[in-house]
Amino acid sequence: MKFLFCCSSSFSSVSQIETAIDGGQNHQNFHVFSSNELKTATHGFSSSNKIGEGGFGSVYKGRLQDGTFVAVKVLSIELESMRGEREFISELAALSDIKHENLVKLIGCCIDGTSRYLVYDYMENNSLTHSLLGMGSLQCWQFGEISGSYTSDELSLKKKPFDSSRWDCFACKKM
Ligand SMILES: Nc1ncnc2c1ncn2[C@@H]1O[C@H](COP(=O)(O)OP(=O)(O)OP(=O)(O)O)[C@@H](O)[C@H]1O
Repeated sequence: MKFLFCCSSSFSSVSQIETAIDGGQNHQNFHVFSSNELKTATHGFSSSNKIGEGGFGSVYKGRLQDGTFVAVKVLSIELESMRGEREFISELAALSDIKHENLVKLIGCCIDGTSRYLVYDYMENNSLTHSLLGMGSLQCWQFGEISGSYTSDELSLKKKPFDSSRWDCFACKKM
């Protein structure tokens, strides 16, 4: 069963979120997914769909029924410390009502028993580069040329293609 609800930065607990969900309030930018929808979208959270691992859980690429690509973050909750739950609530509170071109968009969530999922717009590898620099597919050495001089360590990187997942790249340090 699907619900849409009104996002608010005042969420402080899962029960508040569930109340909002049960209230069935509408909000066009946010969607409460069923776990089945997310399982279908990610081929059952298969390892081939896994695109990353963060401090709070794994991230999977998925495709919704309407064809939209999404990134689904699966939060693992530590029952003793409730770590993961806090991340879920604070991410919802912080991002659910913010829209900015340089921020990945949180488009929905899912609560299924003790499982928590956050659903974001899927960002292609170089889309952050696009957003931050507005220069399309940029190479490190090009950015280096734009940003000025190199140290000797930096020279070894200057011909390597820019990879937005490598934020230790010298070009990014200079930003
Ligand atoms: N919206 C997205 N689109 C594409 N890939 C994503 C998206 N969100 C996360 N990823 C991938 O999943 C990885 C882990 O992301 P996640 O947000 O869980 O952790 P993090 O930001 O790297 O670290 P932390 O959990 O400590 O904040 C990212 O490094 C990225 O490769």
